[in-house]
Amino acid sequence: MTLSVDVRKRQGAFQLDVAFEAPDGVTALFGRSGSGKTSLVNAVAGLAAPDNGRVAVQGETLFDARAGHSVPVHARRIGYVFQEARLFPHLDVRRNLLYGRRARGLSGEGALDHVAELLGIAPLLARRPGALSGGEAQRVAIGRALLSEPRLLLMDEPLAALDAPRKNEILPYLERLRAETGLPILYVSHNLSEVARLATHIVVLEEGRVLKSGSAEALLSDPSLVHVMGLREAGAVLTAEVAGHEADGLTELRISGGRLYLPRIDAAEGARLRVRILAQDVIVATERPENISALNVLPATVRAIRRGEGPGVIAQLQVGEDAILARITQRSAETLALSEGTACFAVMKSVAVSPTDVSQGLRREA
Ligand SMILES: Nc1ncnc2c1ncn2[C@@H]1O[C@H](COP(=O)(O)OP(=O)(O)OP(=O)(O)O)[C@@H](O)[C@H]1O
Repeated sequence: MTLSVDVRKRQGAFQLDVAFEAPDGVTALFGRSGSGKTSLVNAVAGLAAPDNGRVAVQGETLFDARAGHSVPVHARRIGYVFQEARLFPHLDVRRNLLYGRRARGLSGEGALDHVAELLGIAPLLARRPGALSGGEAQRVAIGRALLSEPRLLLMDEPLAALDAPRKNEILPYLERLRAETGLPILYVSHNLSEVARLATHIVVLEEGRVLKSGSAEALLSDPSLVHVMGLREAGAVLTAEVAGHEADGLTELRISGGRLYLPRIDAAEGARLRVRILAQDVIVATERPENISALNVLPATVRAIRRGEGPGVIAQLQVGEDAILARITQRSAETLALSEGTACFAVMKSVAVSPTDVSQGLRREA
């Protein structure tokens, strides 16, 4: 495993007790405010020493309490991106980018050109941070972290300070980063749409402990986590391939359980995507509906039904090899006699999926 974390630390009344293993790619740390995300990131970075445990990245032990071993912060080769860009105001973008590199004694304009291109910041190199938008500044901060050639990138709510358009401007660059560099990233966020877009692996924290850890596909379609994800935000992701673009503005996707028609997605035929389908946008029918405006009607099987406290239930549906969630009323579940194994159809409007719910640049193994 790329990332192996097992740490315990007491902070006042709060006890952090977290263990998980994560593969290559983006590992999202997801949890409510105060669940211990930042404390965990600080322990990995070496900014706060755990009372106990072990941290290893790509086979190298950075911290081992029992062995009395702790690699100092500056020697951990970890890049850190915070909520605010924290650029040096008196240095232009080029010198900000090279700062971490110089500190590590690395040279090379070639690397700078590559990172500037990757993050779309080449036209900004001569500017001072004061002349950058929030989104541009954050891309520079990511570039600066990358240029220090870290073996792990820690990103603590890197988009939280940005408005929605600025967030949407950066997300494609983070997708490129995930696809092109293969650098392991520990990504803290309490924004589920961001997590669904970027994460290959998710660790859900609750009160300082790991509630669950697993692949993004498995966790986002787990009905037992809906209370943490939030009812309105809960939704699974489907892996898809672009089958073609149609003249009326729709894109046809192949998924393991059939075809999906969505508003045009700007991706080449054959491209692999991940599409987030919110639980509240899925209708369940026990017969194939006819004469209905929704374009997506997929054969499915009920895998689980989970009751909440209110009038709703969450149904987990198997669609081909994937699982999706449907949020319906208990009354509907009873009327349709839904239970584990019931054959049904998952019905979804095309327009329910917005472009920001589509993740691009997936690696084959992701
Ligand atoms: N130095 C400290 N001393 C005592 N308690 C602390 C200290 N640092 C953090 N805590 C407590 O530890 C808990 C976890 O905090 P942490 O910042 O890790 O949570 P978080 O999940 O990152 O929250 P947020 O999303 O709000 O940033 C909180 O209850 C916090 O009050």
